[in-house]
Amino acid sequence: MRVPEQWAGAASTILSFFFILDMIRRWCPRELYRRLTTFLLELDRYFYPSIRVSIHEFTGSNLRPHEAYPAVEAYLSVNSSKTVKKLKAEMVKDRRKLVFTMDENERVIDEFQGVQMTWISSKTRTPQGQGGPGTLYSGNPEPERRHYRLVFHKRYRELVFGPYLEHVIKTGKEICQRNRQRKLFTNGHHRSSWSYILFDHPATFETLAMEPEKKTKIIKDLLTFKESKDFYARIGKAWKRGYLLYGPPGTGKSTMIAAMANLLEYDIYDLELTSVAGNTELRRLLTETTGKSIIVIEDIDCSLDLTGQRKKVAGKHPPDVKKDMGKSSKSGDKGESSGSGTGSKVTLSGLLNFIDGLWSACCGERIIVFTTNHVDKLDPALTRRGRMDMHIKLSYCSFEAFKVLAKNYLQLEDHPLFQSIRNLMEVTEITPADVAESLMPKSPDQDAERCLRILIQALQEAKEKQEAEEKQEAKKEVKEKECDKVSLWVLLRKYLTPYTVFHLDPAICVQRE
Ligand SMILES: Nc1ncnc2c1ncn2[C@@H]1O[C@H](COP(=O)(O)OP(=O)(O)OP(=O)(O)O)[C@@H](O)[C@H]1O
Ligand SMILES: [Mg+2]
Repeated sequence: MRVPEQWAGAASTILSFFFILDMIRRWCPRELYRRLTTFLLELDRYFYPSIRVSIHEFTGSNLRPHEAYPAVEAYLSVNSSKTVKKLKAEMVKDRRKLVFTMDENERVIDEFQGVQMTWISSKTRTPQGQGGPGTLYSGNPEPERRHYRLVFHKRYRELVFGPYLEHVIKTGKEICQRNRQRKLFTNGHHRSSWSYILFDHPATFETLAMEPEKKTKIIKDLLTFKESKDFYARIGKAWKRGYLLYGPPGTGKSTMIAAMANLLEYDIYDLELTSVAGNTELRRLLTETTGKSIIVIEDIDCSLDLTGQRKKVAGKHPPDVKKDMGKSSKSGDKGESSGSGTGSKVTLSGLLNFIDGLWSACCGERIIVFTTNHVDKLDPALTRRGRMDMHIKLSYCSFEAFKVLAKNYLQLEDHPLFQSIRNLMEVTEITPADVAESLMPKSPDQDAERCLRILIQALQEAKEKQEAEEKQEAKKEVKEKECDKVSLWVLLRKYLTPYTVFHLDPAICVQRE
């Protein structure tokens, strides 16, 4: 028989097969049809005894990234680079290392306890509308979703679902951790979801100007938190910790957040509260964050009119405060009081729930940091321990802090001019930002001594300014006291006779007249 005839024969057999199948489906009694299908499935299992497990990149109705996918990808990357022909290269670890993953429709064989497992990478086209607003990757224009399929013989079911997959995920996560490129997420520019850039800030606790004891205490606290998964589980508390950083502008609050992220190797979620439409959106943004991250709200006192909302309500109807707050947070955004003309409807209660409500425990190992220049303006509910566990004051530059900056900027551990700087610093308030600016060489030929002299000049100017302000303040105080005396005199004149007043204080009478 010739080849075209062979093809024609095969096509007619297939058509007949489908025709018979359709006839059976239509005319066969239901019970018989069910038994037949079961039999066919058994037959299929007998001839093809393999089990298939798919691990998709995204999961759930809102397409959250599947936690296992990157781990599997990382695990397979080790074998792929040895055997697979079509590979994808990706830069990782602060753009210093290339990692290879298998391209679509490639397969790799993995061996575990003498058993061979086959992994296949595939893609599926997404239905229209998926990946739209509301999903974490809504900015991703790719209409396809990737997945890995694991194929193995059914007799290894227990081995695979037990130790093998555990081994894959554990090893994969370790590789991910080693190759991790940290990210800085933001919800700014009125986006309803997070977008990110790679986080590449060089600040560390070593370069942070601060008293050494204070620094050590913060570092210990952070590292203890990182290692305390079991402890938090044991005491029944969500694995998260709040830090409140407060102090004047330019004292290193933002720099410290970068140093924290670098120390712990965490991502940063920089939450712009004024871009969040309401409590519901705030909660959604929270659930879209991942573990090993720092959620930052900078200048919390300026973000929204959250200061004292509780107090105001409490003043009106004290017993209903809690009820009102619960209502506004549970009923979504309806009836929420608006922020300070920002268009955002996030309320204080929404924010409190964000920090330590039930939703806040959604993925563990998270740090929440608030920064402010005016800690006294914040509602005590926001800053109480349990929400903001550690309050860190960042203040004007001390001599110890200056020494760190001198080492960073000028590679100087000591210098004859240090003593004058120390004396000036003891009586002058200058921010680390101002010190850093003075120590920054402005031209290639500007040496360390010149920088120190610029700093001394800046300190002297700051001192003079401070003294002038203090004098002004003292004058104001004297004036206020005089005004008080005059007010007293006016009162006395109103109620007492002029004769009595004369005897009380003639000096005041003269002044007043
Ligand atoms: N403690 C510090 N250690 C090292 N550098 C510092 C420190 N404080 C400030 N600087 C320097 O000053 C610059 C401004 O600091 P930073 O942005 O961290 O201040 P901030 O406290 O966040 O100010 P703001 O309240 O205005 O946001 C930084 O880029 C850094 O170079
Ligand atoms: Mg800042």
